[in-house]
Amino acid sequence: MRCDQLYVAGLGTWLPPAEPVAEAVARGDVDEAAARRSGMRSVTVCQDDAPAPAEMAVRAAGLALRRAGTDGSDVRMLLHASLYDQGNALWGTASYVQRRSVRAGCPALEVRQVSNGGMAALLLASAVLAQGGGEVLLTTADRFCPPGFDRWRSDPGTVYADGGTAMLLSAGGGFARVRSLAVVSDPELEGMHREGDPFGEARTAPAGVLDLEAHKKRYVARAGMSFSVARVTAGQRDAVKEALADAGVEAADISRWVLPHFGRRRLETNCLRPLGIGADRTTWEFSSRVGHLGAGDQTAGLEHLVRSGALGPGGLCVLMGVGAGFTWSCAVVEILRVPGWTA
Ligand SMILES: CCC(=O)NCCNC(=O)CCNC(=O)[C@H](O)C(C)(C)COP(=O)(O)O
Repeated sequence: MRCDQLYVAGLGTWLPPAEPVAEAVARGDVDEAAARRSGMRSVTVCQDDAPAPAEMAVRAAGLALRRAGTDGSDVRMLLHASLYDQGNALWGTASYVQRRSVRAGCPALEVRQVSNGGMAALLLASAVLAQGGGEVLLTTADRFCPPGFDRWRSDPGTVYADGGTAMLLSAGGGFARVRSLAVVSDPELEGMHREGDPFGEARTAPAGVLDLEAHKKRYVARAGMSFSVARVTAGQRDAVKEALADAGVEAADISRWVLPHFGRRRLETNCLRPLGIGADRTTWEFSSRVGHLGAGDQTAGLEHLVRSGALGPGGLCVLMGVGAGFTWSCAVVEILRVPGWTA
């Protein structure tokens, strides 16, 4: 869909220290060959004294609000997206972020659409802002920690990173404008991240370490790899095609592509080759130093591009997301001015 009056007014991230991949290899977290295949140089990993995910979102939100020059009192809705444990159970995580970041009594909701959660929140925010202006604050946060998750082995091909992000959207103006947003889904693929792990009782403790590779293998053994690849390729292609058309631009007009923080092989097969672009046109140089921030790749990647000066006024970038299910999203964002907080 074409977006009118949808502006990015503030961006913020809170990332723990980036740990060099060599240290993960030395510790035995990943073998040398797999580390090399991933192309990753470092991964942001919470140390023992790190804040809980919800607190990481609070810190990212505070930065986004400060950069936007607001205390958040005009925020009409807060949307918090995550994938994994937020640090407590049966708890108003979004309300925690709201209490600790904005001074508004607005609805505070959680969004779960696996790794597309940040873009799903953008979709919801666009609908809210189209109905009456104001601001919507989007936050994401995750800490992919043991015992239930292995950041290197739970989903080989993607190295999971810890961190929080925040994006303040406004109907009144901002340094960038979202010109279009497309979200496409294909539920035929939902079994890919589930099969092999039957529905069970509510788990208080994780049933071993999550093994998405085993789930994927069982699904593909039944559905077929060519079927799976064809459907994954088609969904992403449709999202990109719709977003570019609704923005009235071509792929050649896009100066930077904010892609999901895959490892290098997945990035090549799922994004670079299908899109016909080189890694230099993407956020790979950044994402290879961070890792997959769950629902936050797109906000973190956009902040990186703006801070680094890679995008100037008039520059167009695309934010792409994909979530198990699958759901694919694509947004075309135009930089209107360089915000004062850039490097
Ligand atoms: C679970 C976190 C999440 O939502 N991730 C997004 C969905 N996963 C992906 O897009 C990763 C890439 N996977 C795929 O495209 C499909 O699984 C394929 C195409 C069947 C196999 O890809 P591969 O595992 O070989 O990289």
